[in-house]
Amino acid sequence: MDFRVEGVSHSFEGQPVLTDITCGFRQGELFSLVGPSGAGKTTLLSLIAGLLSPQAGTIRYAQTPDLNAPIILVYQDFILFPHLTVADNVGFGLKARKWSRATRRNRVEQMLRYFQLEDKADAFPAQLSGGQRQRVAIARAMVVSPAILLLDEPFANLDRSLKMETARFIRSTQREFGMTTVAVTHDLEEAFAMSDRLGILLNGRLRQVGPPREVYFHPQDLEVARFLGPVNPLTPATTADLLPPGTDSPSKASFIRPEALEVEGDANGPGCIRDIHFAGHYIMYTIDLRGQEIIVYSQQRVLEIGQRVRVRAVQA
Ligand SMILES: Nc1ncnc2c1ncn2[C@@H]1O[C@H](COP(=O)(O)OP(=O)(O)OP(=O)(O)O)[C@@H](O)[C@H]1O
Repeated sequence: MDFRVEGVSHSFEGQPVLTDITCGFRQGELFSLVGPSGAGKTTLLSLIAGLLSPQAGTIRYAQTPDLNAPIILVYQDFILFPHLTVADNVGFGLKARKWSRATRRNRVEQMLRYFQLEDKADAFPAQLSGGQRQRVAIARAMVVSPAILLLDEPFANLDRSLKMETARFIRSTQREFGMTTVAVTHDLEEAFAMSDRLGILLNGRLRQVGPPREVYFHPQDLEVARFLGPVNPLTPATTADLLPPGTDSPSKASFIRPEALEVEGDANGPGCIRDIHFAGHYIMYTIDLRGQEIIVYSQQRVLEIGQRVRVRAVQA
């Protein structure tokens, strides 16, 4: 269901943790809340879940959450019942809702199939891998068709490849089930890859909300830009070099991303390559452009340290 956080503020022991948060959350979207450690992400999730009451402001749900339209919060630790099998862990919420044994079994089987856990139905949590345990925890949350699903650090404790797999999995199940989902994550790459929208929380304030590409390429200020990835600040002098004549700065924040620039050798160019760093799928060039350091991510392999170059913004 959709819901709206309006003017919400919260403090712990007199210390403000969230200040005047206002944001609408849409039915069926996957919204990732990102921000540095201590920014207040978990606190906002706890407020949405109803575990905390806001000290100021309100949270308005399209309908009152109840047993049939619950808000489910899955913590990063994914605590499963160790003495219950996978099937019983997944079916736990249905038993609590007094579903009959037969309908429960059908629904659990369906979930296990969907989560590719059929062959683990009789296993106990200790016999599963970290990724499988995580899938059980998410299946256990989704089986009751939550109106709002809240995920706190769904990728914590997973290695890189499992993170990608889990992100794709969360995305496809969330779409399939049409569930409004809010995920808190430290992992920006995953958040960009799987979200409909991102909310950037810095120091307890929701600084920007928007689709991944929009917030990445058009952050509202340099602080948001820096949190989301490396940036080159634009000065009047470098703007003239980098952008076609007559163009305004590409963002309100007067900066440009390293991958939004391209570099080419030019004996009369205004730049000089100072450093080259091979980063696998791209090469990072550090360029002195009229005294200002500019970073460019490029696929070009032929440039050398000391070479004169020209740097330009890539047409988006
Ligand atoms: N129950 C509490 N009592 C006192 N202070 C708290 C409590 N819960 C959170 N805090 C403080 O509120 C601030 C925000 O915490 P929160 O857990 O919401 O941040 P976060 O963005 O989720 O951080 P992380 O990414 O590290 O989990 C922190 O300074 C934290 O120490």
